[in-house]
Amino acid sequence: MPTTRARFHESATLIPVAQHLEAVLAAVRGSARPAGVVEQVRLADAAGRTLATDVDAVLASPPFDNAAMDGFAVRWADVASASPAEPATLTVVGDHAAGSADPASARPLGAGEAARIMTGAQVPAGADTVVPVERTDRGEDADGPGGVHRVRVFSAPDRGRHIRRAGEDLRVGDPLLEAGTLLGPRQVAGAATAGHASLPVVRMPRVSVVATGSELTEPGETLAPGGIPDSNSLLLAGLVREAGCAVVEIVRMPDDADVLRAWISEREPCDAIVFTGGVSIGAYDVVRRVLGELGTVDFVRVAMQPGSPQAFGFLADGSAVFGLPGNPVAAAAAFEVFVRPALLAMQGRREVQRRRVRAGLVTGWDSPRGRLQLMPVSFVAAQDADGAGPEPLVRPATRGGAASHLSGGLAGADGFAIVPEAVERVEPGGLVDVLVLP
Ligand SMILES: Nc1nc2c(c(=O)[nH]1)N[C@H]1C(S)=C(S)[C@@H](COP(=O)(O)OP(=O)(O)OC[C@H]3O[C@@H](n4cnc5c(N)ncnc54)[C@H](O)[C@@H]3O)O[C@H]1N2
Ligand code: MOO
Repeated sequence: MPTTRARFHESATLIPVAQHLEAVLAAVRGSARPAGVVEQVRLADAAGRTLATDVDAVLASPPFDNAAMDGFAVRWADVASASPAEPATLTVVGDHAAGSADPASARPLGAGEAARIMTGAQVPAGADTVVPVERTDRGEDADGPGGVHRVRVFSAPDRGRHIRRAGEDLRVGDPLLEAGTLLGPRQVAGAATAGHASLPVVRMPRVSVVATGSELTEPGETLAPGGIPDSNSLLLAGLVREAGCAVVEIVRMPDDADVLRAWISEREPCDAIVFTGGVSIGAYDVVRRVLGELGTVDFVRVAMQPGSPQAFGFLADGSAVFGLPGNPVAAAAAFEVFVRPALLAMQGRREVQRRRVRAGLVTGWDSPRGRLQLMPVSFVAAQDADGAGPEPLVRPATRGGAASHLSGGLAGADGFAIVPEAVERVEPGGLVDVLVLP
């Protein structure tokens, strides 16, 4: 059994990004938690959650035939030949607003009869067409003998027009949403339309974030010599939440193996822990030392830049462990490439990758041979660039390219440009795939 140190050195051959990702995804999917745990939540609380099972419509949409225009429900045959010179005159026997039907017109419309109707109101039986109010005298000028209410129709729409048919959007039993879908406002609204009050969702993964480093200081506090603000705790906790997980603990600790050991034994139960810092081969890299002792967490180098040193494995209670580099851009990139997909896979999410777009380059840059490069980029408004093509345009977001300490520049990034392993330089006017950040 090789020691962790030995394994780390053995893996000095860089593991391809796709291979490491596949291994991580297979491991978290195999651990089967928490994707198997289903909770029923009210629609108002469902946005941001992952749907646990397929959901069908239990109510038709629209639930009944209703008017698409404000006007008059008619029998088309009565108005077919109407013209401004020879309007069709109909007796108005009802008045239908959305949500309330006039009881006077509960019976079907008879020949020569019309009912005033508003958009969304149920079309009375017998009517087959709605005449928009603009094609009538609004029923205001044509009261007939004995106060009979009448409307004059000046032209007929096509037969059947301006009626939204029951079930034309959804019929009862139609598939609505697939298991593994991220629920957002549109999905929740669709579920409401389809007759649901609540939805089955996957239990949120519970995730702790641990930043190690004796230099780490509370943001805004005066820095001791050698100190820096801890930005990764905020970065990673925010990204964890954005990935649909609950943050259990956010811990900042010095490079002290005993402190880390104590935390591991006393921590709150969780599904995953995201460490940052201390995964490289420095003398004080405690994450590597302490987790390496366990024998269940592997330390590897992945063929990417930034974000090469990576740890992944499990603690004895089954919590997944991700060890990300301390360099902030490396941590952000590695989160996108490995941790976020894994956290989404834990939720049974169908799509675990962020959206990618093809973008044109405003400037060129070098990329390390044999490594997938993730360059923080920002979108450039087309009017600010010459020779713009149909694709969006990007330029590096930081002053120093993909260097992994440029945390300030990362704040201006809209995404990571993905430069393939085999490419050593990208040129202005070329195209790259950009992983788009929210
Ligand atoms: N001799 C070698 N040195 C290094 C190698 C190597 O292969 N051989 N790899 C380099 C690469 S690449 C990276 S990435 C880093 C990863 O190092 P660690 O994960 O051990 O991170 P630290 O040493 O703890 O910190 C690196 C850097 O990041 C800053 N940092 C750490 N935590 C935070 C935080 N929470 N917020 C903001 N900034 C943080 C820290 O101060 C350091 O500047 O190793 C290279 N070295
Ligand atoms: O992999 Mo490190 O992230 O290049 O700085």
